[in-house]
Amino acid sequence: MLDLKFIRENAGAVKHAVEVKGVPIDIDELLRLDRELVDLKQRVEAMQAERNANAKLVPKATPEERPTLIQRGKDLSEEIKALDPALRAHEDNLRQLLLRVPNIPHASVPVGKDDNDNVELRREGQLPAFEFTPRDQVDLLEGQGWSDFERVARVSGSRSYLLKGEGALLEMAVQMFAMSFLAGRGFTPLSTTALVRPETLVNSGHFPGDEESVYKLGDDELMLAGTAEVPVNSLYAGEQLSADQLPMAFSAISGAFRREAGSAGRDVRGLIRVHEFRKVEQYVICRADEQEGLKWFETLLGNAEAILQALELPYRVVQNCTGDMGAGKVLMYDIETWVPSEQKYRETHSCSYLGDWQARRTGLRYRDETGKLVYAHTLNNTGIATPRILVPLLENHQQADGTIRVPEALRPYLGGKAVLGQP
Ligand SMILES: Nc1ncnc2c1ncn2[C@@H]1O[C@H](COS(=O)(=O)NC(=O)[C@@H](N)CO)[C@@H](O)[C@H]1O
Repeated sequence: MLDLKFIRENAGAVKHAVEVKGVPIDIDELLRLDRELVDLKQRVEAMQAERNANAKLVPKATPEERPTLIQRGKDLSEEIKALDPALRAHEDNLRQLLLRVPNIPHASVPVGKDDNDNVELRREGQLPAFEFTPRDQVDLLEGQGWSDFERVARVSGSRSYLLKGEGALLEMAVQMFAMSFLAGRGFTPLSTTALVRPETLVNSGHFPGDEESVYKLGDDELMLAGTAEVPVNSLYAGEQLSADQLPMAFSAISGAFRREAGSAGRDVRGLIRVHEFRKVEQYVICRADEQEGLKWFETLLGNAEAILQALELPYRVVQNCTGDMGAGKVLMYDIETWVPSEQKYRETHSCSYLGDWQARRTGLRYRDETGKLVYAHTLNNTGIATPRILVPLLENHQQADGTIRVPEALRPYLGGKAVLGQP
């Protein structure tokens, strides 16, 4: 959410963001509502001032004048009360619109419509050259008896998964590696729930807009978040932090639930796109300073790249264009990891800087050095998301006999094993 004062004074820049991000909102309508609300509030304040002035006259009035003055006071109170519903309705309409106003993209963001217009920044790591016909993720998993997609589909329907034996241990090893790696870089480990109150999804910016992606628990006032970004963003909602409490850097592991309503037919095989997965999320709350925010952006990106390098996986970094970055982002890079069976890089990480757009809707503020209350800046990036990352991991490290070579960094989490599976 942007500051209303900023929108009034920078309507052109906000309209440009609306256009290049393809957000369906009418800024002129918002500004008209804003002016109407200001007028209404001024009318009420004038009436309250008149009522107060009138009330002061009563004690000094003569017995003849008093009844008229008292009646005048009552009439004014009635008129003010009668305006209350209109005032509330106006404030609510304006807030609903404000929640949809997109953030201003950083000057470096390429203008574009969708992910086809994202810009590749660089590639890292050597693509594998196999002396044998490589298998895809499903063949590798089923060949080792590490999954049973048919059986779990009977229990949970499509886009479900179940890992067995060393396949299950590999998933947990990757999670532990990422959590330990980030703890080693000073990130506070969190293990958090995905069960959240609806307002936390408004705070994070997922609502309004992403309602169809979220599982709602009918009988309870709770929903299942698609990323630990949601609960962590609201941990300090409404609080006034002190400057010395910032920056806060978390690595939060949680379940992540997504309906994938818009993904019909895509990635229906295997581990790429499932309804429930587990993610280690990097989340930072820092001071309201763009230079510091951009430094943290590089740090979060660097952490994810270091994790992929430790897993010995080739990847590329792309900058998301305005049409593929979402309303709240100032800056966003995806990391895409090489999937041999698709001969394509597939998104495995998503790094975002949101300025104070998320903090404003979350009520996340701190008292800066001058004692002023300001909204913090927030950032997030994937640390690792399983089981998706297992697809490039298994496929890039497969051996001719269908076993999997374990990257050095993972061995301590797998009892020192250098190879998983049976030939
Ligand atoms: N349906 C899914 N199944 C498996 N993995 C998924 C699914 N949706 C997303 N992911 C993984 O989660 C990562 C982050 O998801 S994201 O929506 O792009 N971004 C976020 O959630 C941010 N909070 C940064 O993590 C993706 O890059 C991908 O690796």
